[in-house]
Amino acid sequence: MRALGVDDAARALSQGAEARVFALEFCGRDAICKQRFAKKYRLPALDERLTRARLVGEARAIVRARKLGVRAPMVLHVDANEACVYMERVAGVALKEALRRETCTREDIARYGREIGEAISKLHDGGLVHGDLTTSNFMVRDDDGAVVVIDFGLSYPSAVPEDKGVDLYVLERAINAAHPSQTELFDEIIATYKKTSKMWCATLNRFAEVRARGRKRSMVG
Ligand SMILES: Nc1ncnc2c1ncn2[C@@H]1O[C@H](COP(=O)(O)OP(=O)(O)OP(=O)(O)O)[C@@H](O)[C@H]1O
Repeated sequence: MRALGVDDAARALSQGAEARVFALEFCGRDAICKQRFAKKYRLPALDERLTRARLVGEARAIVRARKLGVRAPMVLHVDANEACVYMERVAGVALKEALRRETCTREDIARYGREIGEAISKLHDGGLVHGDLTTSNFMVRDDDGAVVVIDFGLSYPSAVPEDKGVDLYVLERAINAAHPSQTELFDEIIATYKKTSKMWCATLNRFAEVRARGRKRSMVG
């Protein structure tokens, strides 16, 4: 079954471990469809339940993030039968790519850092953990250069400082691995988080602990 208004000329954008993403038109607007696939090793009934829970969970997280004032794509439609979520298509590039461009200036990096720090602080203060913060999961919009948060597939509600600390730690690791010469990006994210989050103290204390545990683990091997 196909949802009403879906253009047949869908173009594949990405294929991950859990889902594939198509660019298409949905009710006359530029959209994407993120479709989760069945996991053959799971019992079909269990697989269907889990897939549906993830699908609905992702759509809910995006709606919640937008209500918190975070720039994220608008959800257009959820088709539980096809395990698809349709959302507004962001015209832009992944932050990962924007940071690698020769035209990327220190001012750009500082602005990305401020926008990301503010977005994460809004999510965390609103009780939402993103769960997969990497430079592939932020997009830089073509028209105004604004940073948009995508991929809420691993997001979950939490008010626990440890969960928020881990969220930040995952991002720090991702930035250090993919952009080792642009560490000022994460410094700016943390400085902004500290300025804007009401609960910065508990989260950043936890973040420091998570980071120390991570260091110890990597020294031990
Ligand atoms: N709203 C959107 N607008 C434009 N492109 C998008 C949008 N959502 C996703 N994409 C594109 O599809 C890619 C994969 O999307 P997403 O990260 O949500 O799926 P995923 O299967 O979880 O990916 P991965 O397994 O790589 O984490 C993104 O990196 C981006 O290029």
